[in-house]
Amino acid sequence: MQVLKFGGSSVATPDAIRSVASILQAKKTNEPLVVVVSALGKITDQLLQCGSLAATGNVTYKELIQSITQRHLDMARELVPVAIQSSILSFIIQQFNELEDICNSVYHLKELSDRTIARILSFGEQLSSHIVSTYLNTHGITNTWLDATKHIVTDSNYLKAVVNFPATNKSIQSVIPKQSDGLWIVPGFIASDEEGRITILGRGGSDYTAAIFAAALQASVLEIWTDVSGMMTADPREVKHAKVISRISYQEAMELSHFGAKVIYPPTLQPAMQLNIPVWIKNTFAPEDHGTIIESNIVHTKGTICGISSIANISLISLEGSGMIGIPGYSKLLFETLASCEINVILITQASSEHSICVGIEASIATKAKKALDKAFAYEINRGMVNPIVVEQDLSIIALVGDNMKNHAGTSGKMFGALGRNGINVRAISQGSSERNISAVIASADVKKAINVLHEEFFETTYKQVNVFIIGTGNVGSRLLAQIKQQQAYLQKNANIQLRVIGIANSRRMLFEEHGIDLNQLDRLDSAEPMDLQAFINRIQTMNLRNSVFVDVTASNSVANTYADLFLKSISVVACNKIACSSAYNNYQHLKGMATDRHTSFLFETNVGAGLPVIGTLNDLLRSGDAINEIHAVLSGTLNFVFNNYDGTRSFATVVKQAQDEGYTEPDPRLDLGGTDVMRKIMILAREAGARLEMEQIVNHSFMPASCMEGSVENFYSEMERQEAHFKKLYTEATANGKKLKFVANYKNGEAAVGLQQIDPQHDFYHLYGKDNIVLFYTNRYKDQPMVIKGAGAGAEVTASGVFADIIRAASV
Ligand SMILES: NC(=O)C1=CN([C@@H]2O[C@H](COP(=O)(O)OP(=O)(O)OC[C@H]3O[C@@H](n4cnc5c(N)ncnc54)[C@H](OP(=O)(O)O)[C@@H]3O)[C@@H](O)[C@H]2O)C=CC1
Ligand SMILES: N[C@@H](CC=O)C(=O)O
Repeated sequence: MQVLKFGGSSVATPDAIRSVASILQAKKTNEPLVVVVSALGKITDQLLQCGSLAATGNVTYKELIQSITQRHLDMARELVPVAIQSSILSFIIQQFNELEDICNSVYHLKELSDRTIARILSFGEQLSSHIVSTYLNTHGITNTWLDATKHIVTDSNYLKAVVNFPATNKSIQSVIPKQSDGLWIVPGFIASDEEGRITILGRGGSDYTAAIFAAALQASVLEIWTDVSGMMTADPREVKHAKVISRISYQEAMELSHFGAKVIYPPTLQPAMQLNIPVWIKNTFAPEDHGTIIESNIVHTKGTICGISSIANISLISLEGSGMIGIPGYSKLLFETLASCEINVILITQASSEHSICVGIEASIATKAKKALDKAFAYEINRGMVNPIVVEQDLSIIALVGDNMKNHAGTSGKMFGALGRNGINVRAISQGSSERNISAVIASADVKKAINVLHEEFFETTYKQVNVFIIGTGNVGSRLLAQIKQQQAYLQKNANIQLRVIGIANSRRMLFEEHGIDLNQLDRLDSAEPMDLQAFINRIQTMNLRNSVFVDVTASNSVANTYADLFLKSISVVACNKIACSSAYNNYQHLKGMATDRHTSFLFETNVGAGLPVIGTLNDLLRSGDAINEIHAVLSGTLNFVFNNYDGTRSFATVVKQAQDEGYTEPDPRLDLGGTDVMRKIMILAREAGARLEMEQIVNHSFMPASCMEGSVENFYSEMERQEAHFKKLYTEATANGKKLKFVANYKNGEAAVGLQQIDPQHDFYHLYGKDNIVLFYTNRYKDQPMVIKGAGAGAEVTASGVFADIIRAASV
């Protein structure tokens, strides 16, 4: 014996009903089959609307009945051969005449009782089951239509009738023999009381009908045919990569369904559950898909959770006050008051301090709840024992569900860690001792992000999505975009990272694409909307995408000033712009602290040595317990290039211009030549090593004539030409001494200095070519021989690759 139920979408159109027929044909079983059908999709709501319109004196119920009639007639005409249509057509017309008579009475009396509603709603299943039965009979699938109202016996609670199981089981067993190969078509949702008055079985009613038949006949399986391929790990409208759960326990199915997975309404499956009859969710439109089997004793081999679910439109009601501590009765009064107002409590939390109790309820009844509770606690409120009830709005509940969470440490840690890293604030938490569900109340605006973050954390075996926003498309920024474009597919395949560039801007334009900008079409930026920095930041925040990373590839002060706002929303920042880290010490510390507090990343490896692993190495030394005692370094790629290439044959200004053209200088090259860039770098290293250093404290032995540093960049170049003798002298003197010129940065005992030095051939800095940098760390462990980091220290390609590495680091947290 098998029982199958086809929901409204499975019988909504002629094609859907043809699919039902194919499914039944493919069954080819010798067992008896009971097929329960719902009303044609959306008909139940329309029937209810007919009743409501009539009851409120709105005569348009007649037009609605007309259109519902037409839909059923059209359906029958398309499915049943013309020659034998007349009987089903006259049945439909007769049924709708009866419906119209009932609605006319409602219209005249302006009265719509529960009994009448049940009667009106019953037409939906009566009609659909007759159409399906007739269609099958006329297409070689012989069946018997069975009137559920004659066999499911209930009390007289018309809209949510309670089944009399002994009477119902007996009646069903008497009409459907266990040993047969018959097929019965049964209308779902409807029953009748002992006086034969129509009743309906409430929410999920057709599932309930099917479960009642399955239990009465001790079916081997109950199949629920619907329009999705089973219960999913998350709502597929929210999570693109949600997967079908192939097996799930009754309890897990209950938890998931309660939290919004509307595939089935498990309480209605209770009769089947009690007899351990497996419930199989199948897709009428993709019958080859496996679907979901709900049964007992499921052993999940993978993962601790089976699904993530949510409920929207929640309000949190808080009862709080020092007068509650240790006094029994507060929660009793709270829950009694809510119950007396028929307010359903969805979630409850109470801290062990007993200082507050917090309940989650449907938002639409929050005002009613507050009014009732303020009244119930008026005495305590007036005496200051508790505060007036606080209602928080615009909230939702998200929940992890899974039998395996039991006895499995770390699930909640993983859950809240992932939410925290994405700046999702948790307002209340609840976990029952069954440990099958961990629920968290969060802002509704964060739900999509939260579900995706959790899905990635617990299920995503394919990839983690990282959403990048880049400001700066110049020398370094353009190379970064080219590297990302080249590497996107590789990252997805080999590192499970789907790196999407969602926003790009320069000082003129900004471009956004929520599903990722096509990096082959970067010229779209030229015609995109005008750049507005605040609007750019607002967009990142309101998009509220998971794993967002902001990348600053400018040298702009105003861009650096936005980091704090980004950290507030737990958005990671990657910067090659040195301004933030070389700003006032308090600001640098504040930003780092914010990033830590918000569990987000603030990465700026390229601030020193471009793509060289200087800051990372320094931090590794510190983390492993070492201490930095001295730093000696050549930190300017530009100056190293200039002094490596200048020998007096070309003017000093020409060599500097070459460094700028090759992309080694700052956007403003005076920062390099004047030593500011090196001061920033040694200060950043000193700060990372623990020193509280400011720019003003660093001694700069500048070699530049003051006149070069006055006025514009143009003036800088022309003045360097005029001062050529000065540069030549520096070169000649060093060469005469058998030495090379290097612009060196030193840090020791909390003091730092930068300046040009003549380096002799034995020195570590002597053999430093091109635009290379070198850093020597003298530490407690590296006392005599320093830790040395050396290599290309400037240039767009290497800097971009350092920024890229930071993005991946931020993404991998
Ligand atoms: N070159 C190197 O070797 C290294 C560079 N860096 C750092 O990289 C950063 C970028 O350098 P580089 O690419 O050479 O500089 P560029 O001048 O080539 O590019 C700067 C980019 O920033 C944009 N920009 C400037 N101000 C703003 C603003 N307020 N709002 C939006 N966009 C802005 C510019 O826009 P627009 O195009 O409209 O002008 C341009 O696209 C600098 O901070 C530098 O210190 C760090 C390590 C090494
Ligand atoms: N202008 C800088 C680039 C890296 O920070 C340099 O020349 O080193």
